[in-house]
Amino acid sequence: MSQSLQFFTPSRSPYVILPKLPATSNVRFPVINFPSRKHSITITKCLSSDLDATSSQVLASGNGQSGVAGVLSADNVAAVPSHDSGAAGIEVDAVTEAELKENGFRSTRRTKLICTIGPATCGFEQLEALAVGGMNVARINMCHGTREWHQTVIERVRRLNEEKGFAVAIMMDTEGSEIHMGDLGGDASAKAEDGEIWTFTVRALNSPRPERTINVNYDGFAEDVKVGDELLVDGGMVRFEVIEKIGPDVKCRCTDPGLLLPRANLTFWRDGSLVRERNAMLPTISSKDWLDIDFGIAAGVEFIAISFVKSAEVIKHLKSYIAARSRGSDIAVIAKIESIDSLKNLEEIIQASDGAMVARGDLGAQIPLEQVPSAQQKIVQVCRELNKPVIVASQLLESMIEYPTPTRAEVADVSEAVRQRADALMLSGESAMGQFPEKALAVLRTVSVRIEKWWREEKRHEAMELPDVGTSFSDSISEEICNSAAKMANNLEVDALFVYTKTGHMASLLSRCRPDCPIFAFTTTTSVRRRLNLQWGLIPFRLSFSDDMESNLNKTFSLLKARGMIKSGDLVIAVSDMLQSIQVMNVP
Ligand SMILES: Nc1ncnc2c1ncn2[C@@H]1O[C@H](COP(=O)(O)OP(=O)(O)OP(=O)(O)O)[C@@H](O)[C@H]1O
Ligand SMILES: CC(=O)C(=O)O
Ligand SMILES: [K+]
Ligand SMILES: [Mg+2]
Repeated sequence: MSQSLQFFTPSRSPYVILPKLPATSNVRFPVINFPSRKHSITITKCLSSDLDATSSQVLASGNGQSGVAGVLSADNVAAVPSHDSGAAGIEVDAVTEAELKENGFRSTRRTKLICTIGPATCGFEQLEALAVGGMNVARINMCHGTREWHQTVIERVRRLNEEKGFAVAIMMDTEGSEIHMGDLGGDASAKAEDGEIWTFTVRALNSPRPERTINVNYDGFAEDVKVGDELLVDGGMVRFEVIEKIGPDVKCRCTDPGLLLPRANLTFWRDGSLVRERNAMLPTISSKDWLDIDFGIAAGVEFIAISFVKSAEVIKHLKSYIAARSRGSDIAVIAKIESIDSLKNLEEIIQASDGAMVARGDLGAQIPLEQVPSAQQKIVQVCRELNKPVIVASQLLESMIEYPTPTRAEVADVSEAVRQRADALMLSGESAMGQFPEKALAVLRTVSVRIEKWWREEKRHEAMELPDVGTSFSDSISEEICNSAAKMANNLEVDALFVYTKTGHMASLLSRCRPDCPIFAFTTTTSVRRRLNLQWGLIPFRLSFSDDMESNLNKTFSLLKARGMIKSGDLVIAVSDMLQSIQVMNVP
């Protein structure tokens, strides 16, 4: 049994476990995380070079503080069995760990899953059920609810991560300033019947809301529409024809009846095409969005998704804003592709972003529906080429808002997104306000796993030409290493790829290759680990490691073996961004 050492504070609460510390002089103490999630602090430096020294100081930082954590001496260094060190030295998603143990490496899910949190899923138990069901990222949509409500959701997800060992990341999605209806004065929906006359107005409405009257958020609305225009709610779920304008009020006749939902998107069409002149004047990030972004930065969300992106400039602006505001923390900016302008500037926008979302809901309201599938295919491909994670969103399982099983067409749509090897699939109304959020998530999970396995076994993936993305020589080396390692992994049919990466970049380069085996991504910080949770095929672990690959590997093997996640004989390929090399080995 390998020995590890446990360090006690004077109160004798176990502070840190230093695995496999050889009892010789000139010991270099591994930097390792404290086991207790409640007092998560990191040993940053150990001033001892000699274990026999009677008083060696240990410097640690955590919880916003740093300083001397304690003194190593013969009294407070104790030997503990290695399985304890396993529990302490590495952090991995509890659900993934269970999946790995149950199904083995090869059948773990590669496609990541995002759930929009809403009234149906904001409770702690409901969030936990989603995390257990495989939610990798929780999305909060700033179109709805108050900041207090969103804050509560974020806190609950964080608590879940801390207490139950999940790594659920948070994605904040901005409202954007496109034209939409008001919130219906608290009503869940309103029914518009064929031929009824409704009033759309920019006036603030008293409550209760006057019958057949809808507030519109955009002041120029009455000026911009013309009699004869067609008004589409949510891209055509309900249609009206403009019949009269009276000051701020616009009278419309319902031509396609249906349910109006709070804050539904509005577009107007003239002579068969979308009227976009005015939209072009609206800022992508409204003043309310900026306040929401400040809120997101303060709350430490991992992703900010920007609605109705029109150009790369807005993304660059936001990224420099975030960099100035949140020193050190690294919030990823996701461009939502949901407008004609974003399609026109697709490459530039994606290049400037940290990822993209195919936001098919609004996209389908701006381009003909039959063009949405090819747009999706194109966006997924560009993201892959540029090495940016891509999310396919909206109406994947729309019928499951009301019914416990999906339609065959929905299953086919989900499997097409999986076949395209998108990084992530997203639930919207299905999880936010549907009747079967967990069932919907289970459908995404089982369809993903099944389709991934099928396509992998049938070797049905057409090889994709991956252009070089590296801008420096060192980046190019990393890229070549990852491309080669992924190819070797497929040819040698290895059990797993290991990547040791501080920034996560090497992990994303491996993910981009979509190898047949899963990728164990070891990273030193919680925030990088959560961010990697969006990317295809990555199983992110948090682990302290050094520049010495030999010792990193030995440590990882013993920690993972202790947890039953790998076994002797498993074939592994390891790469790292500290030492640019590829190692192939059997787990000892
Ligand atoms: N925080 C929330 N509070 C209340 N309802 C919510 C919330 N989040 C989502 N919903 C409900 O879920 C439905 C669908 O979710 P979501 O808003 O994510 O879809 P979407 O309209 O496609 O997104 P977007 O507005 O970004 O285009 C909404 O119409 C709303 O009824
Ligand atoms: C998700 C989103 O914003 C859309 O589909 O429109
Ligand atoms: K939104
Ligand atoms: Mg949208």
